[in-house]
Amino acid sequence: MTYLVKEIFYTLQGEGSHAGRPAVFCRFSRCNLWTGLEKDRHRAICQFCDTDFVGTDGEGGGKFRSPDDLAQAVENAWPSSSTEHRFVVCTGGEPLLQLDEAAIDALHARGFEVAVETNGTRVPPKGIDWICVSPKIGSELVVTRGDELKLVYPQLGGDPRQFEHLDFRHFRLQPMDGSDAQANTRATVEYCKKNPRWTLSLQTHKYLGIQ
Ligand SMILES: C[S@@+](CC[C@H](N)C(=O)[O-])C[C@H]1O[C@@H](n2cnc3c(N)ncnc32)[C@H](O)[C@@H]1O
Ligand SMILES: Nc1nc2[nH]cc(C(=O)O)c2c(=O)[nH]1
Ligand code: SF4
Ligand SMILES: [Mg+2]
Repeated sequence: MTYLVKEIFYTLQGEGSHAGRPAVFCRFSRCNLWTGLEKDRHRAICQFCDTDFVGTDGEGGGKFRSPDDLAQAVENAWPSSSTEHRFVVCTGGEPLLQLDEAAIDALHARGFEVAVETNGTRVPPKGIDWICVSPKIGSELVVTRGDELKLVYPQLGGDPRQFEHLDFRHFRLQPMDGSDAQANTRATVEYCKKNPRWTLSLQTHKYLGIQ
């Protein structure tokens, strides 16, 4: 198995329950809901994506020919002095197109807790320590349990109530970034205040100006 990875970098988790936690981000190339090319955005299933996941040319990116090569690259991005609290967030693109049990085992062997950010359209491999599902309206959600459900809000046809019966520990709403970001943030705050089952997830890295 060769893993195609856009970029690997060390930062703070910006979103959700682990916001503020130091983490290596492993951004896998490719997604099943958009090609990643601007010319295709208007006809993609997921049209609001804020991420470049095309190719393997980002910082620390590349083609990793084995699970151990991938885990070594993740370890290289972690500060060398520290073997504790190691945390990797596998994202993308859609990480579950590539992340398999062998890669998770190799990351565990190097002491990493493994989190995943997924659109929930692919069955996850065994062994993931933290799974955050972010459903996309117009796609089929197959991951109906996990640690965190993080819905980008608002989405056309995306009434949050349709997800409340699912088996997640945390339900979060994240304002959709883009041209209406300010209005979306206000609407998200209002929704959480009226529906306290839902709590706000901000993309704090964008406010901080970090990666
Ligand atoms: C780029 S996605 C990659 C992981 C996976 N494909 C997914 O969609 O969950 C990472 C996170 O960013 C969120 N996201 C993407 N575009 C966004 C936007 N314009 N505003 C707010 N959140 C966004 C996604 O919903 C997801 O929670
Ligand atoms: N700092 C930081 N936190 C994040 N949380 C989820 C991200 C993602 O793109 O999946 C992300 C990201 O790109 N940067
Ligand atoms: S599913 Fe995730 S990576 Fe794919 S286009 Fe949507 S937000 Fe971007
Ligand atoms: Mg991001």
